[in-house]
Amino acid sequence: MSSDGAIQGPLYEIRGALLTDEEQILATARHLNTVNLPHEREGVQQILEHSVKSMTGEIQDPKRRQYVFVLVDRSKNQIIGTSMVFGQLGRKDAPYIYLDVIDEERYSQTLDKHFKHTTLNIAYSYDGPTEIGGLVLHPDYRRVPERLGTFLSYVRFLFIKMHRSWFQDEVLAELLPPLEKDGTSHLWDALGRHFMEMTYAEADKLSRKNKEFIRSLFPEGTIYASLLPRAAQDVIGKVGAQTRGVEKLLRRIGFRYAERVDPFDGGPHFTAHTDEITLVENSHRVKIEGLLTDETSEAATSGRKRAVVASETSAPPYFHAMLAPFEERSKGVGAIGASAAKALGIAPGDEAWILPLE
Ligand SMILES: CC(C)(COP(=O)(O)OP(=O)(O)OC[C@H]1O[C@@H](n2cnc3c(N)ncnc32)[C@H](O)[C@@H]1OP(=O)(O)O)[C@@H](O)C(=O)NCCC(=O)NCCSC(=O)CCC(=O)O
Repeated sequence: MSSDGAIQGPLYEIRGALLTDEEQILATARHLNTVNLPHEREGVQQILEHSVKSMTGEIQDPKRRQYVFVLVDRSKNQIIGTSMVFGQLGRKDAPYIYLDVIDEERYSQTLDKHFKHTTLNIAYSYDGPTEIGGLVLHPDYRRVPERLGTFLSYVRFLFIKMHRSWFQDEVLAELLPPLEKDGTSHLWDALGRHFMEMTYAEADKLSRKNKEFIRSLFPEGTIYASLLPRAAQDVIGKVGAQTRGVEKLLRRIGFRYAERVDPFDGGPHFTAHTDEITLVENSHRVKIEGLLTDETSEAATSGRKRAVVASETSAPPYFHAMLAPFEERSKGVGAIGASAAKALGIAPGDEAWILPLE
């Protein structure tokens, strides 16, 4: 802060989450409440402990690490969003579980009848992909000109590139399907509920800690979706209204629907090969040879791009990123906005990680 109380540098910052963020992250989780980011104090505490131990390297196996990033409105010192990366989803002690969605065609020559059925088969992976998840922005900050949802989502691909060897060759995102206002899942009511005798919320909560009951109780073999009520069929592989922006962002950078869905609610799984994700390809180290003024006049900004600029520290919060003007002057050499550079502790002559944005 300056002496008049105004903040120095960009208004928004993404940093590694800290244990002291518990209260604010709990308030943010109210707007998501998923397996990855539950609206529940104990769950948030565990997630934060895990993230800090991952950032410090106290958890030695990169596959077991999970990182939480928080977006901060620096003028209020308030957390307004989160996003996460999980080193690996699906290990021997906790498989990645999904339903394979396969179209099956049947035809009878005798009757000249042709049917296309959707079939579901439960599947388990014990050596699964890296997962991105827990993406949520406070409703007051959605669809603002700074495109904060994009910033929060995309910063993870810069982080993955910075530490490429820690991550798998495939990245997975589990998207949320349409749910009723009270949280009811039509697929759960038509399918899972009959085999587990619990509510969707109870099953979801239990699956955070323990996946054994799914393997033991969920039906094996082919399930014909045609046998389910229409409302249940209609949510299989569909993206819910509030998650459409995520789908758009992911498709744009190379993710595709993997014909796999969540066994409880039918939410679609999107995947991409890590090195083919455009943002992973485009993130790179740049030697900073100059600083740009933060003027916004057209003359000052022509030829400039916006970029996510990141720096890391051995002290908390370990990782910082900001949006800043960026000019690449020659390969691997460029200039970034002066105020962001100052706030990130980057000086001319230093190297910084950059993800140029369109
Ligand atoms: C997903 C976000 C964070 C996106 O935030 P914003 O909309 O502010 O982001 P943005 O940068 O302004 O916009 C990104 C692009 O998405 C478009 N867009 C945004 N909302 C949309 C909607 N409802 N329907 C259609 N398009 C939409 C914008 O126009 C923009 O497109 P252009 O670029 O073309 O202009 C937010 O909507 C949110 O918090 N949603 C509720 C929580 C949620 O469903 N989270 C995902 C859970 S699933 C999960 O976490 C796994 C996936 C993951 O981690 O990435």
